[in-house]
Amino acid sequence: MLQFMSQSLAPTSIQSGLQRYRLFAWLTLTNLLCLLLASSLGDLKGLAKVDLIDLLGEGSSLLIILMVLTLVLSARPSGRVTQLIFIGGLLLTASMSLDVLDEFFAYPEELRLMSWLESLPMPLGFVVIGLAAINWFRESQIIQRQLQLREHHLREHNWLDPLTLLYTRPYFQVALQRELALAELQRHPLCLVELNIVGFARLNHQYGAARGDLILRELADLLLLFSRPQDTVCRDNNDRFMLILPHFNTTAAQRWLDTTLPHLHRELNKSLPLLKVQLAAKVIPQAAAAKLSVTNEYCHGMARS
Ligand SMILES: Nc1nc2c(ncn2[C@@H]2O[C@H](COP(=O)(O)OP(=O)(O)OP(=O)(O)O)[C@@H](O)[C@H]2O)c(=O)[nH]1
Repeated sequence: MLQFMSQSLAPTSIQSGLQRYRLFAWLTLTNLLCLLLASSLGDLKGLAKVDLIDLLGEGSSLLIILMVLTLVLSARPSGRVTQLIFIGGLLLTASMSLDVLDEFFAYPEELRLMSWLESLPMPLGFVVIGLAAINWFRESQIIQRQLQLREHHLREHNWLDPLTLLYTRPYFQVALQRELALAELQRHPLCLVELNIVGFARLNHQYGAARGDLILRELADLLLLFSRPQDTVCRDNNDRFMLILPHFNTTAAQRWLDTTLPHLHRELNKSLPLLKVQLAAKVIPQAAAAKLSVTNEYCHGMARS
């Protein structure tokens, strides 16, 4: 479960950054459009005509809704529910922004457009947010069920490595069989990547087991960071890690490895200078992965290059 959580956390923080940026851009654009519309279709009222109580009520409601939207959308991963909240929020904001602006601008009596624009987006926004709430409720029920299932599995089996919090070899075996079956059913490719630390025994001996543990933990975190949410990252044995990469054929997996390996080296040696950690890695094609799963050769260490 911890791996599941950390796998979803790394991309989420990037996503929420992008989401916040996108939200700010859209909110600014919506409010600017409202201002442009109000100023081009209406006449500026004198300050004396501004109803301060109305302005206070409408202005603070707009600010509160903006704050709530920013908080909710920053905390959520991207997806259908987030998109609905986003659209509903924009509609509410447009209505409320025009409501605030009509304290400053007077529109001609015959112009119905502004009153429609003020009134219509609001109920529409509430409907969309209502839909988001229904989907959110369903989503949280599914997540709850998934978490209970995972917790049950993790309590039942020895599937988590206590040092790195990655999945262990027994889980790797189960996951590999499942992923191979899925790949066959959905006719998509799959590859494995095997990765180990060169001369780990020497590093352990030279710098001590505590430093060795630190290298393993750092590497595990980096592998989670550089893998996709659908990948399975396991610590197979000692200093050997296995990754199951669905939807990657050998070329794609090799390309991923070629770009990721320099990053892993750089990040590892940045956080653990002096140790000069070197990694060795290779791609295991689908056919060989299937053999590993069927014959269980891997469990006996025969898959080593
Ligand atoms: N610090 C630490 N060391 C471990 C742990 N588990 C295994 N080891 C050590 O990892 C080392 C693995 O040795 P080898 O399999 O020979 O690996 P290596 O030295 O990298 O050899 P090559 O893979 O051939 O480069 C052994 O010295 C183990 O004691 C662990 O959890 N923490």
